[in-house]
Amino acid sequence: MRGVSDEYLQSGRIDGERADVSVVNESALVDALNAARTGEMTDIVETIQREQDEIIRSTHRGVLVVQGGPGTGKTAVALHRAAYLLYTHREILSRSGVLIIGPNDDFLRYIGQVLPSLGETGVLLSTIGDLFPDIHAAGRDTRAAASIKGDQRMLAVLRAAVRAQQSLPGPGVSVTFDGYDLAIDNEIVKTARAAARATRRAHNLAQRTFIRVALDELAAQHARTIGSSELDGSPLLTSADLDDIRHELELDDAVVRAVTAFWPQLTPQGVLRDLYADPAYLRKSTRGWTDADRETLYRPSAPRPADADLSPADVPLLDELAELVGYRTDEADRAERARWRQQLSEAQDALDILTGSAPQDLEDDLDPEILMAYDLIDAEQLAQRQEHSQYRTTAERAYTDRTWTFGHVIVDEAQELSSMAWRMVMRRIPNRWMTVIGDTAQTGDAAGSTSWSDVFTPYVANRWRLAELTINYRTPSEITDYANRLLPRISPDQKPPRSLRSNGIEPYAVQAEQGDGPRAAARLATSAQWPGLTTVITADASADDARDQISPIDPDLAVHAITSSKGLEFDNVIVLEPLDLVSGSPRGLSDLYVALTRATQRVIVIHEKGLPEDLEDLPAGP
Ligand SMILES: Nc1ncnc2c1ncn2[C@@H]1O[C@H](COP(=O)(O)OP(=O)(O)OP(=O)(O)O)[C@@H](O)[C@H]1O
Repeated sequence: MRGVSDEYLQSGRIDGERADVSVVNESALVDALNAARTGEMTDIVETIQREQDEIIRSTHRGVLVVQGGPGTGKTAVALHRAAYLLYTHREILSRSGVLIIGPNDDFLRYIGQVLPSLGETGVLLSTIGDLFPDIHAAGRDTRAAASIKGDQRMLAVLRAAVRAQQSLPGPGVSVTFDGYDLAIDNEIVKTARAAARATRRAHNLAQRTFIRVALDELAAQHARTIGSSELDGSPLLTSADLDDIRHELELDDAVVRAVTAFWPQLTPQGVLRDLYADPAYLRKSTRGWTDADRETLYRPSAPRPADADLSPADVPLLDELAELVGYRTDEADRAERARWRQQLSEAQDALDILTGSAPQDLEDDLDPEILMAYDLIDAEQLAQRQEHSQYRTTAERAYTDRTWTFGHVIVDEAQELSSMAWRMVMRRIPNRWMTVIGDTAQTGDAAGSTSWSDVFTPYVANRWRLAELTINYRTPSEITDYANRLLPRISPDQKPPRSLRSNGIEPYAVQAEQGDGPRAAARLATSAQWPGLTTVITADASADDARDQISPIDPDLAVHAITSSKGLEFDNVIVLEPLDLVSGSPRGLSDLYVALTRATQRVIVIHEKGLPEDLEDLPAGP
């Protein structure tokens, strides 16, 4: 039984004529739309509308883009489509899994119950910031930094950053071997580097070639030094002698270390951290950039824990670097497995030597006191191996595997993804069977997209299809009438979504005293006691301050920064200082549009400054 007040049922009515639609299962829909919100999304199985159902059951096998204004049910449709696909393609999708990407943790919590309520668990929900195993990107970027990090030009920067690690020795670099100095000079490193680059493999995977060739060169150099006749310089060593030298070089840790300094093993995290923290490295990797842009990326090394300072915009860069360096790729995994087998067999050899005199018939009746091969292997590695075998569901396996490819990917609030984020997502879905949900009028991220064609043409040419949702189920027409005024300036080609219902509750504005806005919001919410959930929405930069001022008056009144209110909804929304929302970002008008359309019942605007042009005629409240 839903907690619906009588007042709502009487005042909330379907404005079918205005919305120009025929509504399926009207009375149940009225109930659902007027119900006070709980902070968790509910399923819409009983009241799915025709335009929504067509999308949920679409048989399109490429990229299906669902564009629709606020409150048109995009998220609801996305979740029901996930459940529908998992049901109809159970065979494939239960093995490969479905990935749903949402804009932030609050949003994932909000939708988290819908799929289990539909009986589905084989879905991995993630934000972009969580899509790289073992990283939880909790840091924040300025808008300028996020915008640069999301831009495709970072690709060239990351490539240059990895290449810069394949360095040349300065003069006089040498290592002692067998009592002689071996010179590690430019020639040797250049030869080895050319061979490694010619493999066209990722950096870490090409390191073997680099070391092999460098050691060949060093062996030849050493042979020249010790093995030529003092009389005429002719070689005195046989090729077997040369092989021996080569073998000994390989076993000499100091020599191998000295060589690998010029082609070190890299981690994506290490490269990114050094790139941001080392001005010379940053400069070298960003040829042609302005100093101001470099300055925006610059960040001194952060304290541990290692990922505390990483932001969501860093994660696609880590993923790109992982490809470039060969980190947690299939190939790297294979190499890792080969190393493991090698270690195991070396351990076994050592064991055989140790237990050479022991009886051989122990296999069936193992004595726990007897040393096993596993005992000789580093405990940490052993733990890692065991971790691999403990995976349970497809979603859990997918979560810990960067190279996992899904059967279907759904991206919600897709307008917020940057170019670099799309590259990361596309890596997870080589078959390109995707449902992409968004509204280009709501784009808030400066690196986000305002054109679906720009996003998808590079990946699938024209093999993407657009479906549209046109009815706003969330926001009553009293509010939408104001919100839609912003559209011509945000997205002139877009048809304004039509509200399905009106509720007779007119939005109004309250002028607050200078410095008193947040407290005025708290006092209003406390005295009004509106039914349902109430939240205050502010510009990102003002959220902490608003929270500090509001909580002593009303500790239960929620405050959302605009960025974290994406995709959510509340019965009553207080928009605090709309001019700050508008001026707070280059996409400020979109932010204001999002704020106004979070409400299911009422909107109140509280302002110390003036009102934005489109809201100037809001009636003044008490
Ligand atoms: N057919 C339906 N029956 C009942 N409720 C519905 C229906 N369609 C949408 N809704 C409700 O309308 C509200 C808005 O839906 P949803 O959050 O999916 O919209 P959206 O398009 O994702 O919005 P936004 O872009 O603003 O985030 C939700 O409360 C949802 O449950």
